[in-house]
Amino acid sequence: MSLRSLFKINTFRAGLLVIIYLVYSYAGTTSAFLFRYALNSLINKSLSNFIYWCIAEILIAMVSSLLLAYGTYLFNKQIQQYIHAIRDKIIHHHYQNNNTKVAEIQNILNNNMKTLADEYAKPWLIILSSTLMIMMSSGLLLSMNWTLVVAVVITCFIVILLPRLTQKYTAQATRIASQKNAVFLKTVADWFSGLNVLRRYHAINRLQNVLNQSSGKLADANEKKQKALSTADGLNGVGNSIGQVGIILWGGLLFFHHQLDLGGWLVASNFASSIFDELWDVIDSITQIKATKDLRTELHTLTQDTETDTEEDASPVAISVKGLVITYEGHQIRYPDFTIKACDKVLLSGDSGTGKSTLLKAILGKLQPTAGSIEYYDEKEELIIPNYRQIGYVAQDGVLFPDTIANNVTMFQHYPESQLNKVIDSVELTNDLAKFPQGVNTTINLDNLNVSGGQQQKIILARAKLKRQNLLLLDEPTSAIDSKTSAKIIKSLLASDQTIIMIGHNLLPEVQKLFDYRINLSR
Ligand SMILES: Nc1ncnc2c1ncn2[C@@H]1O[C@H](COP(=O)(O)OP(=O)(O)OP(=O)(O)O)[C@@H](O)[C@H]1O
Repeated sequence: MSLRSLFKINTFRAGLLVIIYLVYSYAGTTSAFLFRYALNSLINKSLSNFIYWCIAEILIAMVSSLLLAYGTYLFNKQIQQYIHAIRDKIIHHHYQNNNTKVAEIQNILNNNMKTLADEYAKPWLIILSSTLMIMMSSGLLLSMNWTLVVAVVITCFIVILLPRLTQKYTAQATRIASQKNAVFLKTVADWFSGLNVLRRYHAINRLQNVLNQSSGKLADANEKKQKALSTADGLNGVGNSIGQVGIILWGGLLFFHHQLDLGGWLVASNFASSIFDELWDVIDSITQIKATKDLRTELHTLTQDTETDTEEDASPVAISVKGLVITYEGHQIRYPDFTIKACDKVLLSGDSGTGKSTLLKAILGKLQPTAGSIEYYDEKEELIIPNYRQIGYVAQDGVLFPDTIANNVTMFQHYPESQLNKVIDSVELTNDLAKFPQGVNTTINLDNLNVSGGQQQKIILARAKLKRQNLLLLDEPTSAIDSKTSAKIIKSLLASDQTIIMIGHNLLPEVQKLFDYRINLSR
């Protein structure tokens, strides 16, 4: 997150931008400078000269305006390309690291990107354009009377020192506002995902209370951020006013000592005024850029390359659990010791809350043991450090994507049609698909779900079967499917040579018998 990376995203465009802004500021200041000659022509009652200078001024001002419009357009293009590249890296980062909440990702990709564009990238453009304007205006002031430049420099120091008093305060307020915004978005995501349930139980009051509280804190943080920025603005404004009046006074003194004509005095006052306005903009932009420091550091971490996929090896086929303890906020779950060998088909049972799902999550590396260990072995029965992504997993609440049923099964990989149909058949989905006009090419509508709970489970099971990983963990994979169909699906699942650990409730006795053995958890 640096000016250099913003520049480097398209070096040619960035170079062109600098040239455009150089010409724009030169044209802008020259146009303003010509006012001196127009005014002096007026004082000397020379109409033709007056019209000549006015036309010259207008033409140059028009060129300057057109250049500004084009420059702004180009700069926005540069920012969008820059933001796009950062978003891409952040998405990659979150793809590699699965421990971030959706609301946090939303906040980073949306709100934080907007902050980066508005409060980091755009201020750099203001700094470029204002610095050029200050340099051009100072040059023209120098051509009139060097003491004017000295007076401007002295007052500039006052203007520069004042904002330093508020920098830390604004940086902290901006960071807190961003954190509160993340909390607010998470609250909205958490509570609105269960909106239908809240409606069913008439829990509007609870929803309102929670959102009001979070929204109140966000409003408070935004108010404090605005207060900090306004205080900084106010201090900058005080310095600016001192500067402007000082130059008018100094120019007037030069006029009375016949060192400046009337046109020169007016133009000098205007230049001084514009120098202070531009300087104010520069300082304001620097304050904004510095206030985004924490955000940029955070984004910098997120855009660094992280672990890469190591799909090739480390695929476990067997596990051994010893002295395993998992702790949730002081609540401990102790597991018996057991070993699951390659190709074993294991039914994991036990009362509700005994830790079945927790065990699968621990095997998947999503939860770290407080004590004990889970050891993983490969096909050669050698101890390995597993690649957790090589373990197949069907969760209780499997995820579907707003794409076709076929793509939800293949997960966007290419498989022969016959293989896809076979797997669809093995999870008893063929008859369900016959009811959809577009069959396997039906797009799943997540907003208004067009597949039943049982069909969802079948699609997710087909996905796991097609991927065919050596070790497959299934968390009540057929809970929404009738017991007869469920029996057929489980029978087909267990016919593979994979190692399978399946959590199951209320399975028919003949289905239970299909497993090699059962691990029963108790409290
Ligand atoms: N994220 C969590 N934070 C705190 N406690 C949790 C968390 N997840 C589970 N627990 C607790 O751990 C215990 C085991 O939960 P787990 O979901 O593993 O049980 P289970 O045997 O799979 O239950 P069920 O058959 O009802 O699905 C429960 O008491 C549960 O409340």
